[in-house]
Amino acid sequence: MFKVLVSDPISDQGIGLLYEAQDVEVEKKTGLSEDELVAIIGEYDALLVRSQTKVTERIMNAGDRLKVIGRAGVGVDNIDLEAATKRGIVVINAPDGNTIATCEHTFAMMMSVARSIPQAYKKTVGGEWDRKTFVGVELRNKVLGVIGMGRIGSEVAKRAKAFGMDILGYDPFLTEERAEKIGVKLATVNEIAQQADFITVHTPLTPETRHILGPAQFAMMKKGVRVINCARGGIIDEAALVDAVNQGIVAGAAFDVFEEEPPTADHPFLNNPKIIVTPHLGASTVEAQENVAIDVSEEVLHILRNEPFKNAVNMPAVPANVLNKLQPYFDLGEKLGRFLGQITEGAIREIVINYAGDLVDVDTTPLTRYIVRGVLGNRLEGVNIVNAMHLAKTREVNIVIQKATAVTSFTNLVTVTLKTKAEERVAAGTLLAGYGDRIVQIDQYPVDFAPAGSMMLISHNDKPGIIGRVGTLLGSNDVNIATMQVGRKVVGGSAIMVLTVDKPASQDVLTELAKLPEIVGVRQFTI
Ligand SMILES: NC(=O)c1ccc[n+]([C@@H]2O[C@H](COP(=O)([O-])OP(=O)(O)OC[C@H]3O[C@@H](n4cnc5c(N)ncnc54)[C@H](O)[C@@H]3O)[C@@H](O)[C@H]2O)c1
Ligand SMILES: O=C(O)[C@H](O)COP(=O)(O)O
Repeated sequence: MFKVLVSDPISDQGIGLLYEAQDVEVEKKTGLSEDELVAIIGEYDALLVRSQTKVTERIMNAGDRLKVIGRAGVGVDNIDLEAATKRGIVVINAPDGNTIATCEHTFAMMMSVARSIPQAYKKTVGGEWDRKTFVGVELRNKVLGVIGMGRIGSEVAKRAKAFGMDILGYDPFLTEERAEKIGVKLATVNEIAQQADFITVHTPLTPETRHILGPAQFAMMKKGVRVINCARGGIIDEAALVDAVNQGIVAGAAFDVFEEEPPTADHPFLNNPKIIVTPHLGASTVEAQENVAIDVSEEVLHILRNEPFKNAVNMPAVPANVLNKLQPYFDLGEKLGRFLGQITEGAIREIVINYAGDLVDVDTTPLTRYIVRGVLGNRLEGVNIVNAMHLAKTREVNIVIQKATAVTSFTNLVTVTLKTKAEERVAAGTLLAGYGDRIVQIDQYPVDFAPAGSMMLISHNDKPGIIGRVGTLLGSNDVNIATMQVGRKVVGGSAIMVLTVDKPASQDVLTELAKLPEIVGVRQFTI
């Protein structure tokens, strides 16, 4: 049974999938401190959060069973991603579910700041009928500058067009073609600062976007500009904004997010009549909360059940077409890695992976992760596809990827070479339609067997009677041979034998086997 802890207010309807799952038990405990979370996290396989819970390295280190952290929303700045990757915890988010809610909130803020709605409301309910103070401005024919043209920024731009606004957009990843398609003119941050009547930011908070609007940009803005931040506190320099408001450059600002949340009571935004604020409500609609909770629950279930998933934040995304092509090979790749990892001794220095046939034209990075997990999994605790590459790097295992140009007799072939100081071992595998995973080469020997269960690899000299002697010894020790494959390069030369046995042989039996005439080496392994 998987245990899931929900530590922030997340839509119950949205996580219905988790409540309904037979293999999942959900517990809701919100408002916990770091210490409280550290004390209980060891019981859970998954943690679901929004932005309130700060998921620190300390919490993850205490999460012995923790496999996945699901963020029901976009921003993951409350989760220590590096620590999660190191521990092999998958972090997933729900990037699409709250786009429209946040876009609409941005518009609500833009209209509010254009017409001073919160200020007018306050006066009116206070008994004043003030029709002179609050003369607003129209959006029509105004220039809107959008910094960050991703999901939310693009939706904001679309709606702004319907209001008759001209839009300038800045985003280092926005192509001219796409900008033209959504009716946005490309501009730099400074051009936006100089020309816009309204400026809204929709980037993540990164070292590059921190204070992207600071004193220098406010100094070049048009008098009467209005500024909105429904993305992340810190993208706009708060102190510089207050100065610009006080100098009469900025006529109004609307902030949903703060550098520190919640802001302290003496925060300068909270008593400035030209600055309106909401408490990080961008994503707070019934629909958005349901959407993000559904998305995140689906992914959490996939991860807990070891099924393919899409939205991992601490792993590169795999396009569906690539995933569809590669997925059938994941098992084969991991088995090849596991096999080599068990038959090789000493510290691994290099893993060389050669992809041939159908695999030459695909981005095989995800498959590489499975192979590396297979190799390292025998030697290290807690290796998974999230941390496999990281662990290989920290242990100075060099990973070399090759794509074969030579024609092979297989439609697809994965060849893995494991190098230690003392030896170099090779295994190649293929996926055969109707036959599944097959290992077709070990070192220089052609073989053909399905890697599964308890197995033995015996190196010997190709002499008559060996197979019989091995069979007799195993049989007399109650070890039944299920399958046997023999591979040799030349008659009478060195050879190998691969056996599948119904149960593993004891160490004594392995020692006896190694002593048989013409036997060179015996390795037992499990796939
Ligand atoms: N207020 C809320 O409740 C709320 C809700 C949802 C999202 N958000 C925040 O809104 C922001 C945008 O979310 P999204 O879903 O549109 O994300 P997104 O990833 O779709 O878009 C972000 C865009 O920012 C661009 N970008 C990155 N660095 C940049 C830079 N230096 N200059 C300009 N552009 C840059 C990216 O290229 C991308 O197109 C995020 O910070 C997210 O956390 C806030
Ligand atoms: O990044 C997000 O998705 C938003 O900031 C929403 O955060 P919330 O889930 O805490 O409302």
